[in-house]
Amino acid sequence: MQSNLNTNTQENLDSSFDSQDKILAILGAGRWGSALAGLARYNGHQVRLWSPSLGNSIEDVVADVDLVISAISMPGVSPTANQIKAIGLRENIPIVTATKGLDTETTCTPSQIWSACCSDHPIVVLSGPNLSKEIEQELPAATVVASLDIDAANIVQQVFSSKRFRVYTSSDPVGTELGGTLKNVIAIAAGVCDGLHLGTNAKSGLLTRALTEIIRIGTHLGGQKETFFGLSGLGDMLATCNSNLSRNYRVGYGLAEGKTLEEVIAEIETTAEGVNTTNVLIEIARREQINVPISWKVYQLLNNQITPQQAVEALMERDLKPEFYEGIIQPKSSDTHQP
Ligand SMILES: NC(=O)c1ccc[n+]([C@@H]2O[C@H](COP(=O)([O-])OP(=O)(O)OC[C@H]3O[C@@H](n4cnc5c(N)ncnc54)[C@H](O)[C@@H]3O)[C@@H](O)[C@H]2O)c1
Ligand SMILES: O=P(O)(O)OC[C@H](O)CO
Repeated sequence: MQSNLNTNTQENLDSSFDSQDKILAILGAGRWGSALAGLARYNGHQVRLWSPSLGNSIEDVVADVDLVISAISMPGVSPTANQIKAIGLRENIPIVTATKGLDTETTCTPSQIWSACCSDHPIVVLSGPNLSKEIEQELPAATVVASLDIDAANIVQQVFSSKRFRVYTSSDPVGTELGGTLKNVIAIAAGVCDGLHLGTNAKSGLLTRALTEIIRIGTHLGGQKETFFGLSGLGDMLATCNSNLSRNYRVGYGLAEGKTLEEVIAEIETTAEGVNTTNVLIEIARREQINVPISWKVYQLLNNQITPQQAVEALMERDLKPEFYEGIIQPKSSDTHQP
């Protein structure tokens, strides 16, 4: 395994990945776990998939692996991390988390849960504009692997990098994770915007102000500002807010068409994390007094408190202010609380 990627060309990178020297356990065999398995196998690695629906033993799957990757949807993260804690892993092997959500009970991010359960292992966040269907179609994509342990991030970069998947490293796991998580809330808003046919000006205004909102929350929670302008922030927001391959976007679009949340979720079948994330985000915003006007309207919409049209009107009629301001303005109760 090469240790310094910066000196590698793409050709020698590709050839270094021919070796079948890594055994990976991928926890979660849904859309994303399966797509990640495909990327790892493409690089010659052995992959063992686990999920409750496969009915196999998690203990057998993680035995003696070189890397554990979690692509479990949010409700399963805490129970699975606790199972892994009880089983124990080979010393020092990295754990990669690719889940984009927030824990309902604790409001923690997936990497915070994995860190608490497996504190002896380096935790690496993998996040970026990665719609699984496009990756399965072998279309090119880029992502970020972020860790406080940069050696671990380098290992994960090498494991997944190929001519069809370009992997960057980062030392900001919290910012990388929050970009991918918070944009799901905005993808619901973007789906509403397109479902109501509000036009290109409205969508551009929405996404630009949403990025400001993501940065406000994300930096408050410990992420670095520049991370939110990167692949895992702006990059993932662009992918998710502009594609009907995104399930979160489809939630918003369906609501704008007059469907109920239950109907939309039933149509999507797989995970749309943004619904739960919105509820947890509003809990955090209330607790921390963070101004989140767009997320607040998404919350009200998901909780049947307003219609899509009322959400648009309310956002347009808010108090006037400068585009940029320093720090956090004390939120009005109407932006984070039930008016
Ligand atoms: N699909 C994508 O394009 C994509 C891309 C990047 C990140 N993600 C993120 O990856 C995560 C999974 O998404 P997905 O698309 O694979 O969803 P999915 O619904 O297709 O699969 C979810 C997986 O989690 C497992 N799971 C659910 N509850 C569990 C529990 N209580 N215990 C153990 N396992 C449980 C399921 O068995 C399944 O294997 C989400 O957080 C999503 O935001 C998805
Ligand atoms: O289908 P979504 O909305 O969960 O989006 C999937 C990924 O997060 C895109 O990067």
